[in-house]
Amino acid sequence: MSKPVKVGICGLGTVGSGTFNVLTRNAQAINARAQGELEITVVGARRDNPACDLGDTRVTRDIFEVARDPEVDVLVELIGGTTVARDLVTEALTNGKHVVTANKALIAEFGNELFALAEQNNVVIRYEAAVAGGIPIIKALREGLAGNRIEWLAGIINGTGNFILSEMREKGRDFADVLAEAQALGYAEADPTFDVEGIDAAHKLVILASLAFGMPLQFSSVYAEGITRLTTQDVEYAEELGYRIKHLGVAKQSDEGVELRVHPTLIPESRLLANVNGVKNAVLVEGDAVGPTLYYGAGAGAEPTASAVVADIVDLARELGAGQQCRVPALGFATDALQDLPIVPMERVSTAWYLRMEAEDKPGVLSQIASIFSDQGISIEALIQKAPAAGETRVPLILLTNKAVQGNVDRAVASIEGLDTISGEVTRIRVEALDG
Ligand SMILES: NC(=O)c1ccc[n+]([C@@H]2O[C@H](COP(=O)([O-])OP(=O)(O)OC[C@H]3O[C@@H](n4cnc5c(N)ncnc54)[C@H](O)[C@@H]3O)[C@@H](O)[C@H]2O)c1
Ligand SMILES: N[C@@H](CCO)C(=O)O
Ligand code: NA
Repeated sequence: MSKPVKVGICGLGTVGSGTFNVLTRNAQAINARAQGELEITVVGARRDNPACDLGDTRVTRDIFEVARDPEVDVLVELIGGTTVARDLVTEALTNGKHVVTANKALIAEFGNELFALAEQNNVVIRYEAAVAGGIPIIKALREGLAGNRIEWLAGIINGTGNFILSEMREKGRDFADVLAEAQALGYAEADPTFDVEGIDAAHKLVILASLAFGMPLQFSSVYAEGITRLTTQDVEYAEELGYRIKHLGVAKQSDEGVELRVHPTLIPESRLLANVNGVKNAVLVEGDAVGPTLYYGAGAGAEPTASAVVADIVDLARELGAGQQCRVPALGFATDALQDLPIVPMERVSTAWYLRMEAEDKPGVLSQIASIFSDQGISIEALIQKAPAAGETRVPLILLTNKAVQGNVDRAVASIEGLDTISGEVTRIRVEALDG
């Protein structure tokens, strides 16, 4: 038996306590898989957490002590954020410790520098829990799909947002009320605007794109739109047209470059992704050799996330036990093979569109709108015109377009909003068929 691999856990919140509990409860199977003993040598926490019983585990209130502890082989960063966490991880790497983290903000924004620092110090950073919680999507992209050119991927990668959308659709619940429940369940980020404004999904998408296409992390290039402006009305109209609205992250590679975008999306209701509900996440990956593959599971929560954290620790323990390190590069591609691929500007991105507007209920309006679309080369796929409410002269008009580049849709919408027969702004949501 090799000597125990010594683990220091920093942060004892939702994921920290979940990780402690899973490592302790499943120690026997975990050690058998790791081919050696995993020992929790120290826990760095501001305070105890009633969700876990630390027993006689050593505890320090200063997490930097863990990064300096000569006993510790692997530092597990579960405090979150990009300030103290960045300093902590930097210190751990500099001191020759491997790092496991669930922190997507840290990886998306500072991964390039941290991976380089890890390489210089001959240690590794593992971050499976950072994307789609317990789903082993990073391992799938980095290892299982290594034979493919990845064409595109699309995923529901924020559990809180999907939980909110599902509860609103299925139970007609109020947005703020469901968000509060997601926070109580430990799904949400410390700042929940990260969840509902698409920032958390953007952090995850940029990580997935780098793994898929072999490029350095480019967080500032992601287009991110959240779910806060979605209305139950749009959810219902989408259903009438045979679609569900999901918050998707999409990364696509074409001759023009890479599309990186996070936004609410209409998906045909027959697609598997349209039926992923609650805190579940799912990522659809299209490889040129394998075709489509789909990964599904819990995207947030204490133990689902801990499942991924522990898998990374086991992976590291196996490598340490075998006397090797850095078996798999941080982004799956050799560092010197990473390429700065161009990002396709949003006005060049082509999708189909759902558009809703309030129109005067009088002859000629539809033909005005049709001619604006035709001027921009956009064809209309479906149209619903609702009856006016009692005493109303305006009617909701809902259109589905065929695929069109966003620049043309922007121009068409601006012209439509300029018509005196249309009141207010046109609501616009992208549509993805997800069929290749
Ligand atoms: N909650 C989830 O479902 C989930 C899923 C995947 C990834 N993550 C990520 O995991 C990380 C942790 O998330 P969480 O939900 O467990 O958050 P949390 O707020 O429940 O836990 C963070 C803990 O770190 C502690 N902490 C913060 N700064 C500290 C410091 N300087 N010294 C000591 N302790 C400190 C806090 O007191 C808290 O107990 C984040 O990066 C988050 O994005 C969370
Ligand atoms: N807040 C995140 C946690 C998992 O990364 C979510 O809801 O998906
Ligand atoms: Na994961």
